[in-house]
Amino acid sequence: MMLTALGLMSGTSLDGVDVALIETDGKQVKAFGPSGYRAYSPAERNLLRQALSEAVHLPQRDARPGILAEAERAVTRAHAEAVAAFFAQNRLKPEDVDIVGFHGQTVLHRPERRLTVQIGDAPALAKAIHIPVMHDFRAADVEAGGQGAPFVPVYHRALANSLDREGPIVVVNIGGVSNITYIDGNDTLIACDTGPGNALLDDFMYRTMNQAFDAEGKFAALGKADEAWIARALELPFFALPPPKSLDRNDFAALRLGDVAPADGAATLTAFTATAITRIIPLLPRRPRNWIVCGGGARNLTMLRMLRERVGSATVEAAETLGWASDAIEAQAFGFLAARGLKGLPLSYPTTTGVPMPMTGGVIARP
Ligand SMILES: Nc1ncnc2c1ncn2[C@@H]1O[C@H](COP(=O)(O)OP(=O)(O)OP(=O)(O)O)[C@@H](O)[C@H]1O
Ligand SMILES: CC(=O)N[C@H]1[C@@H]2OC[C@@H](O2)[C@@H](O)[C@@H]1O[C@H](C)C(=O)O
Repeated sequence: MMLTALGLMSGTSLDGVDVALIETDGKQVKAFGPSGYRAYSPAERNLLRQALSEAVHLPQRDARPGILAEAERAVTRAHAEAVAAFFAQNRLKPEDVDIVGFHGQTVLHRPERRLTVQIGDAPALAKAIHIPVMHDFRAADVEAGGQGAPFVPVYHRALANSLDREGPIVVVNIGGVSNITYIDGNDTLIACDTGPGNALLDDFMYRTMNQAFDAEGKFAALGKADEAWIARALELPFFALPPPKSLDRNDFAALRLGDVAPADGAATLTAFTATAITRIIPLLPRRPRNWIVCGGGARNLTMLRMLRERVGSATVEAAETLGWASDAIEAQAFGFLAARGLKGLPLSYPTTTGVPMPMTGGVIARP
């Protein structure tokens, strides 16, 4: 049975809420609907940054001490507003949507403690938008001993199935953190986080230039990367681990560049992300032939150039050039995952999160 699923994603970049509609049976995508975006205000972004700092002390996934309760209300409100605006723009009614996939905002990810925390009040959202809301996608996986991330690989596989490309294909998502999905034929699906995405660069641009990000990578293009610094950073044990593996947004936040010219710092952090992504190549079964880049980092032309320089003869394409709605992919993925969850299909596998067996998940809140 085909479902109309609305996916809602608030990623680790803390930039805003992505909204996307798809028609799917949880295996294939029958049609892509419109997508939308509701940016967080500077005040909301600050609140989320504080929530992330306070969340490091959280003992369990449903605790909301201190500022976390306020941040959760803000996340829920922002999502309700995002849906209302999306419905108004696209002349949709609640009856047009069967299920909503609501990721929430990750504030802490510690799979080794069997803990991953996404804030956002699904029952309140379901009541506000009058549609059943699926949430808590990562919880069952982490409880069973999985990494709880990444979860987009099953959706990347569905997208890649309709591509005419020789494998192995790698889909790279460069968000706050970067993750890859390795697809080789019908049987091989391997995934993991690879290291930083844009978060370190965004934080650096904010501190040094008072800008939210390096638009199109123009600033990094003016600088020179410090390869010795990158080589040292890549000695951290995470990078030598084989997949599956996952990260918290702030796992590399303690890395400091020292006293550098801002453009050189931006170049170094951009090259760090690109090099960390390609550091996964020797840990994969075969060398990828096609790299497809999505997420906000695909708009960073310096990042794309640096990736191309590091993958040898393989191709590197921005997902947008294949007709994929790059910015909407994660939101679409959580709509797709909601449809899979409703049907009891696996959301994660031993090769994508390290969970002991293929695992379904998601919890439904009804209006
Ligand atoms: N025009 C642009 N030029 C360069 N970088 C951009 C541009 N637009 C967005 N970005 C980068 O992409 C980031 C947002 O990416 P995205 O929306 O994929 O992240 P996310 O979904 O929050 O993260 P995650 O996938 O880790 O959950 C921004 O913070 C910025 O660094
Ligand atoms: C715990 C968490 O929210 N992780 C995010 C984060 O952002 C990118 C990367 O780290 C990925 O593992 C994941 O998001 C995507 C949507 C995923 O689960 O596939």
